[in-house]
Amino acid sequence: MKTVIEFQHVTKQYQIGEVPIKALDGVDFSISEGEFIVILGASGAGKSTILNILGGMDTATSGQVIVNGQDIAKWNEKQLTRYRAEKVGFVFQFYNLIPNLNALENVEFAAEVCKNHLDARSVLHQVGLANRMQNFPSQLSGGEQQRVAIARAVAKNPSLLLCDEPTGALDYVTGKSVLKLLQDLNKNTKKCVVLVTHNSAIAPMADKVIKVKSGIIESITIHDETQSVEGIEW
Ligand SMILES: Nc1ncnc2c1ncn2[C@@H]1O[C@H](COP(=O)(O)OP(=O)(O)OP(=O)(O)O)[C@@H](O)[C@H]1O
Repeated sequence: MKTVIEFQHVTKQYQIGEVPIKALDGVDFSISEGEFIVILGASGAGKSTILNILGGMDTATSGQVIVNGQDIAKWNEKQLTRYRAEKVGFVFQFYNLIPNLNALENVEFAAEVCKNHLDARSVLHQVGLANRMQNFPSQLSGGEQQRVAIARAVAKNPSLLLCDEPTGALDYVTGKSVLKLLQDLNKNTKKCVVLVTHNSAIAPMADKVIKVKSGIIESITIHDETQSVEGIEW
């Protein structure tokens, strides 16, 4: 399968006063078209740093970040802004919905700026919220708000969906249904999903599991067959 993303010897160093912090210390991995990737690691391992660099929200200190043949590590702020707006969908632990817009308006508002955006109503339908479009975030449960946040990311029609601990604020059953939604979206749309988590139990749902430890890659595991999240218990 075609490689769409490559991290080559990526380092990230933060400077806190006199003290340098090496968040990433030479990270190499690749992502192929349509893959579901899980990035695993303990707190502080460097997972979010990888995701932020991948999403153009942060830049590497050195190394190459090749996305569809282009090294985004060399891009200026304007190029990165366009990349973030059009090519990447983000889902975070907290939903960050706009409180005075209803579910439909939250999705439309984010999608409208993107050239090839999808119809907000059909995407909300797809995430199981056909009957809740007129509700404001305060009228929705945590799981439903996360579904709106996923719809908002998907409606941009990005080539890459980046999810940072998307179930971190949800209970077990609701979290599982959100993971199932992400797994189904990946299967049905063939878009790459990269999911950061510290929950190693969900590794079998991924095509590729990247384990990070203290800023380096500890292991990369490829699954020829993935497991449906419904069949995984933790
Ligand atoms: N903006 C920043 N300034 C300084 N240090 C940072 C910054 N962002 C991250 N770090 C440091 O880089 C290291 C990796 O952080 P990162 O957030 O990528 O870890 P993580 O694996 O996502 O952890 P968690 O699961 O707790 O979110 C940590 O030591 C962290 O303190």
